[in-house]
Amino acid sequence: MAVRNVIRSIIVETPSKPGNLGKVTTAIGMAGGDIGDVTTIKIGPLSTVRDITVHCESDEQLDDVVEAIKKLESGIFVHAVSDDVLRAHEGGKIHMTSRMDIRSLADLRRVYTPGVANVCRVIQEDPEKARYYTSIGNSVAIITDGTAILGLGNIGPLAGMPVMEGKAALFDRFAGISGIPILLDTSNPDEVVRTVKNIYKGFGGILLEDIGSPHCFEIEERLKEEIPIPVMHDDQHGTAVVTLAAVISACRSAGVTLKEAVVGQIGLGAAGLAICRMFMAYGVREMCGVDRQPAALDRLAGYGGTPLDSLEDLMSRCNIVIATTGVPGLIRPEMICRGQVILALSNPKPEIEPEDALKAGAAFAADGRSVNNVLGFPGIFRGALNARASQITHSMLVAAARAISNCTSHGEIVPHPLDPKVHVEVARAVEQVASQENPKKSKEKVNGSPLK
Ligand SMILES: NC(=O)c1ccc[n+]([C@@H]2O[C@H](COP(=O)([O-])OP(=O)(O)OC[C@H]3O[C@@H](n4cnc5c(N)ncnc54)[C@H](O)[C@@H]3O)[C@@H](O)[C@H]2O)c1
Ligand SMILES: O=C(O)C[C@H](O)C(=O)O
Ligand SMILES: [Mg+2]
Repeated sequence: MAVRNVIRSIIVETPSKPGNLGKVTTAIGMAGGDIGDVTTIKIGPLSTVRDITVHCESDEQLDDVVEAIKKLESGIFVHAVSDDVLRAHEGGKIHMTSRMDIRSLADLRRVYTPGVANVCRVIQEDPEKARYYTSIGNSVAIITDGTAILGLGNIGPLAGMPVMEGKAALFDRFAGISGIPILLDTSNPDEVVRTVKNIYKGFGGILLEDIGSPHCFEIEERLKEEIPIPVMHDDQHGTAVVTLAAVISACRSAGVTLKEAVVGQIGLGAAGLAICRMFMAYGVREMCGVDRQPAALDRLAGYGGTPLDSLEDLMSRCNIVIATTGVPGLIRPEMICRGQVILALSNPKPEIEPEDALKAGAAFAADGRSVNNVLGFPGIFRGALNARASQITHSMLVAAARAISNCTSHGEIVPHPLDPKVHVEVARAVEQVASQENPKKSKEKVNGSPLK
């Protein structure tokens, strides 16, 4: 099915006579547009104004749709074409709210001073109590320097804010976690590490997001060593978890043994190198990779992978191909070998559209909208916070990948992200491994944590 990423609201005025809406919808359909919601804004004696949501494959197709409506004439006008997604972002996507009702003076004194002073003293005497008497244990900082926003590249932290707000919205929706975006105006590892070390006490965990490579590697490694709460760079490990889950499911359906397959990774940046490391740790014997940067190839070799000279070589040698380059259309259909598994994971546009890969002979194909780290990070942090883990370990990540794969229906490569079961199962699996790795903390939690 064609991808319809261009979604617009078209405000159309028609004469208030039967048959005019039909003319408009026919014109839209004939020009290739797909109609979503239709809302009547105004019905007058002479004319009616409607807001029609139209999904198109491209800006050119949208232009054709608008032209087709305009050409109808006889009292039919297009008043405006507006972008629903932009409109939905007006005022931002998140908002901090109070969990307490404040209606009386007694409420006020309980929520704030003087009542709150005693709570401060309790925490001063025993800092561990902050876990129970504040939101810290349920809050995760979402930190970016804006250097690798989706596949848009280094567009800066401010322009990356809609992605960070999106992650916060997903944390809330899928795991009941408060995600708090933090935009860093530096990419220098020393400064990033110092800044995060100075603010981590207000959070139960740190999610690093869309920080480019190679500086993301040093930042994450140092933070993991230097602060006592879970730190995870989602583009690395969240992506690796979901990719492993997708490949486990694809291999199960295709009757292929993953450990014996030859896996190729195109793009060895944050996501790509972590995927390679995850697959090699899982037992894949031959992990090949290409990147346009020699230093990235050296890093793969350093971890025991096989750098290759060309994309063509990789495409012809590998049973399973994963791409995270940020370059739309990099994989051409003629490069696909019959029976390959193709995961073209770049957002917002993949290296090859799944339907083109399937047409060219791939056995399974998916893009970064379905194989997306949204399936992993909410549950991974929920599980880690519940267990009061101080780190997110490799075993916790493998447990998350297995949980995602176990929630996948037959014939699918990953579960639907709106299936609440997947997030609950990931959290459960991660919490279980974390509790086994650190039983003392888990026991304390059972004795009184109010965390979800
Ligand atoms: N689906 C998901 O859940 C998911 C998660 C994370 C990242 N991604 C996507 O992966 C892409 C990369 O993200 P990242 O954080 O790893 O960025 P990054 O900048 O760290 O890595 C990109 C790598 O691709 C390499 N590259 C670029 N063009 C290439 C080409 N023509 N041939 C070979 N290598 C090339 C770069 O040298 C770099 O090493 C983005 O588009 C992002 O949206 C998807
Ligand atoms: O957030 C996403 O949709 C995926 C990923 O983190 C990305 O950078 O593309
Ligand atoms: Mg990202």
